[in-house]
Amino acid sequence: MRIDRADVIVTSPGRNFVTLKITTSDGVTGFGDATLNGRELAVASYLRDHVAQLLIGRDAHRIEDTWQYLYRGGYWRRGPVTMAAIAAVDTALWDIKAKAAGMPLYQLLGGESRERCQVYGHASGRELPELFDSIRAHLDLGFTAVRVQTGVPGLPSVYGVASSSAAGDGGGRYDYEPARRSARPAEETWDTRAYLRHVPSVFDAVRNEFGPELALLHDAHHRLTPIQAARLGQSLEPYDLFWLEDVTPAENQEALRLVRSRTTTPLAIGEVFNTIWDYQTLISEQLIDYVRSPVTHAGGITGVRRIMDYAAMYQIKSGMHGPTDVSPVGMSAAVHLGIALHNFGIQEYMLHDERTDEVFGPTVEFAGGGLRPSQEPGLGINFDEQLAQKYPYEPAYLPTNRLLDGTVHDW
Ligand SMILES: O=NC(=O)[C@@H](O)[C@H](O)[C@H](O)CO
Ligand SMILES: [Co+2]
Repeated sequence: MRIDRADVIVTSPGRNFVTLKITTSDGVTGFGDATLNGRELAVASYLRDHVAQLLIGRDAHRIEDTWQYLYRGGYWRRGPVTMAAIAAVDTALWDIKAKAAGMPLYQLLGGESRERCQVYGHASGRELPELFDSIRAHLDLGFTAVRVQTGVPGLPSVYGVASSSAAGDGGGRYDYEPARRSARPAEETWDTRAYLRHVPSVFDAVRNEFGPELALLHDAHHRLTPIQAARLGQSLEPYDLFWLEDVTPAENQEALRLVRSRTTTPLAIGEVFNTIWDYQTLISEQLIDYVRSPVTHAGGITGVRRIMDYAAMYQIKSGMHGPTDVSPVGMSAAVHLGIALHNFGIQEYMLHDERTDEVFGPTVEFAGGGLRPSQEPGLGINFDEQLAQKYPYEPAYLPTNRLLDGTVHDW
């Protein structure tokens, strides 16, 4: 089965997505998600201008060889653009192989290891009443785990909190779209001390209101120093979090040693990481409990499965990133892999814009607090290319962040 075509489709139904469509000589097509929020066109060009022609004529069944050919043949190793491009090719080839075999992709990955993949939703609120409403709305939708993000006194806007501006034209939706359509990134302000003073009281109130069972997650979004992260982890221990995410930038993986030695709050890291090497110390020294990389950003099914098999040796589980900027193609791939992995942990699940679902088709089934993959052969993608053309790309950026004194800070 030869690869005849590799088409890159950039569409923006609710937000920008980059999708790779591979067509074989047998007429079988496969889809891959190549969306990199705020840098989408870089991946589109990497695929369209440098990779597509290398795929033509290759045997579509040679997934591992193609992965290694693109990874080692690219010479310049690793990084979000390269690994998102490789992920899209890998995912599309897995889609093709499963379609050719006439079975849902997860059957090729070892079959189901559980009924469904438990998910967590994004509950948020500038103040407690709004936050409680958002948590209740997620419970009504059937979520059994929620990420809790809240405003910080004195700060006009904070990451993860839906507000009329941040939520795009949805306005106050339960899930907010972090990338805003604009010619330049929005600038936000940050005050770590105000945040550290405030967050424990929010979780105290949430536990008092919703009880001890509900799985609560929180994302510190790379903003703390290791000692501040250790303090936050300790201060949240009474509230028994499912995980505390991205507590501190982890390019220097050793930075997590200090945090890990001072708190038992479980740690999740890695949505901005894209290869197994980004996790080598984090995993081998058990500095984390959950691996956040999704199929879309870490070299596809092949790349993430390799990371998760390594993580399994250290009893570390998956916690794949699943925001609105992972497309329904990427979400479908994550759930096909997630339902097969023995060391699956939890899956992030933001609700996509309804225009997104119209273009990509429903690719996962949400019920009982979890997701099941499509039972169609392959990934189960019904991509409407005509409708996709109705939504041209629009420049959109993730915000940038500055401390009160104007110093640039992690957003
Ligand atoms: O845990 N989820 C997150 O941190 C996301 O909201 C990320 O900021 C965006 O997906 C980046 O594009
Ligand atoms: Co995050």
